[in-house]
Amino acid sequence: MSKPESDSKSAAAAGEQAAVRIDDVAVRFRTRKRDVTALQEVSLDVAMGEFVAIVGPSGCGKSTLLKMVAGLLKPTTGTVKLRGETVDGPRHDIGYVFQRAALLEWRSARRNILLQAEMRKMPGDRAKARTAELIEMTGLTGFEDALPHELSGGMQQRVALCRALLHEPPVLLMDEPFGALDALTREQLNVEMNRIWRETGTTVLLVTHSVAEAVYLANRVVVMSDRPGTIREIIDVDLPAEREYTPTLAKPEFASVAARIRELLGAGGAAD
Ligand SMILES: Nc1ncnc2c1ncn2[C@@H]1O[C@H](COP(=O)(O)OP(=O)(O)OP(=O)(O)O)[C@@H](O)[C@H]1O
Repeated sequence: MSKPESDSKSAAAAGEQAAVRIDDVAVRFRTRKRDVTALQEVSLDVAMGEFVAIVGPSGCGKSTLLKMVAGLLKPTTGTVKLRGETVDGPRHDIGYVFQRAALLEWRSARRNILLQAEMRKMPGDRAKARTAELIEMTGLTGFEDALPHELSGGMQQRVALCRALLHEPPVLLMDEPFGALDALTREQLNVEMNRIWRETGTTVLLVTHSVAEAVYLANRVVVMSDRPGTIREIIDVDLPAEREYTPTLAKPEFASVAARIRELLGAGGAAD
């Protein structure tokens, strides 16, 4: 079940190009008041189409890791590659979903999704067709013209997800995307996320505080240490890609992976 950091399943070992390759990265923030080492000696290969969840104590550098992959932040040392290309500035071939949907209040659900197309100057016909597809895929049919305040929190996150997927990014970064939702809506979105990941074939890096969410969704779970964030262990989740919610949670493999993660995180770790 458990694997050390240099994982035998890595894309490098298989001779394939990794979707994401993080090689011996450290990130240090220097402010006037203090120096913070957010990440240290972090190496991780994510294969194309893989779903990797990242869990770890608060402040251990999980968001920093995603920002680095997106090219929003440069590592102090080490390198990050996306599909073989060194990341040295903001990347356009990713999708990013945050904890808060951050929708434009004056635009309908559809027009919030289309914002992505406008920013990227995507051809109108393609953008409209893709928007319609995503609205159906995420169960937003009938709410296309609703304004954000007319949508529930779960629906707003679905809109944010559609916006992140509009340009068919090969890599989707998700930073606590379901953290602000109630437990039932979160479960429902987890089920939808599993289906969307299978249907789109996109590579996903998900930061979450929920052990259950991580194990239910991921092929591998990266468990990080307290700051400075290092990778403590990478755990394989040997469950089929298609996962019914309740039966999956009842499986012995689910329980043993979740228990190992909780053990690594210790008492002060993830919330559930
Ligand atoms: N721009 C910045 N300038 C200075 N310090 C920063 C900056 N960004 C992050 N940090 C620091 O780096 C560390 C890691 O932050 P990060 O947000 O990546 O943690 P996290 O694991 O995502 O936390 P949480 O789970 O609470 O969201 C923290 O100590 C934080 O204060």
